[in-house]
Amino acid sequence: MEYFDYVIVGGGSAGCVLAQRLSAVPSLRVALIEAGADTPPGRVPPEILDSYPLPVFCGDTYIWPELTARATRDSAPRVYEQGRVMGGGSSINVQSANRGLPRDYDAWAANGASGWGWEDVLPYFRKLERDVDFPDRELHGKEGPVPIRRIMPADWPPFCNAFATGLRKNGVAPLHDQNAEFGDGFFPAAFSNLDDRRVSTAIAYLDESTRKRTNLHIHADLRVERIVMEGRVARGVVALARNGERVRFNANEVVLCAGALQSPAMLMHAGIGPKEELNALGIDCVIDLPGVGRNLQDHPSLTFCHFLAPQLRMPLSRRRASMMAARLSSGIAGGEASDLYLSSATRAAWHELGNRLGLFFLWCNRPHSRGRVQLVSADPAAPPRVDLNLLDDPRDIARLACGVRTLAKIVAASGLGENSRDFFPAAFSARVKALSRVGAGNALLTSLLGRLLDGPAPLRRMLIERFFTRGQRLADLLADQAALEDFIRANVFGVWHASGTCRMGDASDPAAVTDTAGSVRGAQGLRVVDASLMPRLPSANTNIPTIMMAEKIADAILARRLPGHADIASRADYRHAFLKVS
Ligand SMILES: Cc1cc2nc3c(=O)[nH]c(=O)nc-3n(C[C@H](O)[C@H](O)[C@H](O)COP(=O)(O)OP(=O)(O)OC[C@H]3O[C@@H](n4cnc5c(N)ncnc54)[C@H](O)[C@@H]3O)c2cc1C
Repeated sequence: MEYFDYVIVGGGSAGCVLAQRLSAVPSLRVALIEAGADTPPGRVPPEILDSYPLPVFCGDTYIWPELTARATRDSAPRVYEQGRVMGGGSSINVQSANRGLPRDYDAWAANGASGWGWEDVLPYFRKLERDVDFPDRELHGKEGPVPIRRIMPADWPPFCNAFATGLRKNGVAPLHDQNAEFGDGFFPAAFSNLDDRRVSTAIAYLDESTRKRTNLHIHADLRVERIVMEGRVARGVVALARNGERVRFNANEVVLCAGALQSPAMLMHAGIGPKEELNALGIDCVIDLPGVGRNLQDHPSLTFCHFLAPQLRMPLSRRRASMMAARLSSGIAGGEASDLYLSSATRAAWHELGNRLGLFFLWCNRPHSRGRVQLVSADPAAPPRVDLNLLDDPRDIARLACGVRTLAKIVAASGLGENSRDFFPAAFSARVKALSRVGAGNALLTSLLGRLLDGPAPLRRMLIERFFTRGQRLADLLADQAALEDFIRANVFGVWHASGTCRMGDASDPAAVTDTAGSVRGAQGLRVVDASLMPRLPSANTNIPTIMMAEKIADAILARRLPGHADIASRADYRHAFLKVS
C-alpha cells in the first residue's frame, strides 16, 4: 500500500494539469489514476492525434460506452460520449479552444464564486496557452503548455468563404480573435492544435520530463471504484485493474477529476450527496449535500448540413475541417447578447459521403435549463442516470428556434446552393454515428451514397429526405413555429459540455458542493477539480475553461502549502508579462 500527498482520480483535461503542477514540487508524492489507456509521448494513437476528430469519438475505444443521457424529459437515453483515455475529453474532443466571455466569469464571482471573476481567471487563461497567432497580445500567453492556433481567412476553403459571405450579408462583422474580442461576429475559430495535430492535456502536460519525475506515479487502465472514507475524512481510494485485482492508494488528499458526470457519482457512492436519495439506495449518508449531481448544464444544440457542390469540397487529405465560427445574439425577450453560437465544418464525416456535406453546429449559450446526475444503484460499476433536461426553460427553445431561422437566412445568402432542400437538419443520431465508425464496410457504403448524391438533383434530395430528415423539410418548419419547436424538441442534444454538478460557491449557499478551491464542504482531504465545479456554463466550449480552473486551483493548493509560492492572480504585473510560477 502506497502513501501519497495527492491521489488524482481521472487523467482528463483537469487531471493531467494537476498532476503536472503538483508534482513540480519534488517533496510532494502524487498519483494520477486513469481508467483508460495511457498516451505517452511517441505512442499517441494516430486517431487521437488526427486534426479531424469525429472518428475518435464515433468509436467505443476511447469513451465510456455505457454512459448515456436523456436530452429532454421525453427523450430516450442515448450514449453521451465522454473520454476514457489519458487526456479525457481533451483527447477526443473537437479541439475548439474557446475561453468564453468576461461576463461569464464575472457572473461566477458575483454569484458566490469569489476570486473567479474575469480579472482573476485571465492570468490562468494566459498561463495555460501558447497562442501561436497572437503571442504578443496583452490578453494572450506565449509560453504555456497548450498551443492554440487558427486557420486564418486567407487559407479558408470556399465553404468557409461562402459561410462568411452569408454572415456579412446578414450584418455579422468579422473578428480576428474570438478569445480577445468579445462582441458578436464571425472569426477564425481557435484550436488546441499544432502542426495539424491535436494537443490534449496528456500531450501538453504529461511530457517526457514530467513523466521522469520520481514523485509522480501515473497509472492507466485502472478504474477507481470508491473513495475510502473514515467518517468525513477521505483517506484514499480503491481502484480496480483490468485483471480484477484491487489496489488501494492512501492519500492525504483525494482530488476527483473524473468529469462532470462521474465526479458527482463518486461523491454519492462515498455517502456525500442528498441524504434521502442515498438512504433510499442503501448508501449511508456521511455528508448531506443536496447540490451533488444537480445544476447539470450543457449547451442545447442542433446540427444541419448543406450539400457541397464539387468546387466547395476539400480533399480528404486536408484534415482540419472545422475552422470558423460565430457568436450571435437572438435578440428575443429573455435572451442575452451573444446567446447563440454557430460553428461550421467543411466535412460532416470522414468518408466520401461526409466530404460532400458542409456541417453547421448551432447552440444556445447561457442556457437556463438545468439537469441532473443521479445514482440508480449502490453498485459503483453502474453508470449514473443523466438527465440533461435541455429546453426545460422555454427561453432556451425560443432562442434555438431563433437561431435556426437566423442560420437559414445566413445559408440562403451564402451562395452555397440555389435550392433550399440542399440545406437540411441532420441530427447526430445513432444511425449517423454508426455510419461514422471507421471501417471498410462504411467506406464502401458511404462512397456509394456519396456518388449517388452527385447524381441528378431530384435523386439527391430524395436520398437526403429518406436518410437524414425522414421527409421533413426545413422550409416547412420555418413556416410553422409549432412544427419548428416540435422538431427542436425531437432533435436537440448536448455538445458534450457537461458541467456544474459539484458547483463551487459561497459557504452560505446550501446548494454549493465545494468551496472556491474545490474542497468538498464538510469533508476533509477531498476535493473536486474538473468541469463539475462550474457554477454556470461559460459562453464557450468547456475544455479550455476546465484547464484554466485546474491551473488556478493547482496554484491555490501550492500557494497554501508552500510559503513564498507566487499566487499569479495577486501579482500586479501579470497583464504585461507571462509569469512562470512553477
Ligand atoms: C466528443 C466531445 C467533443 C468535445 N468538443 C470540445 C471542443 O471542441 N472544445 C472544448 O473546449 N470542449 C469540448 N468538449 C468538452 C471538453 O472536452 C470537456 O468539457 C473537458 O474535457 C472536461 O474535462 P474534465 O477534466 O472535467 O473531464 P474529462 O476530461 O472527461 O476527464 C475525466 C477523466 O476521468 C476518467 N475517469 C472517470 N471516472 C474514473 C474512475 N472511476 N477511475 C479512473 N478514471 C476515471 C475518465 O476516463 C477521463 O479521462 C468535448 C467533449 C467531448 C466528449
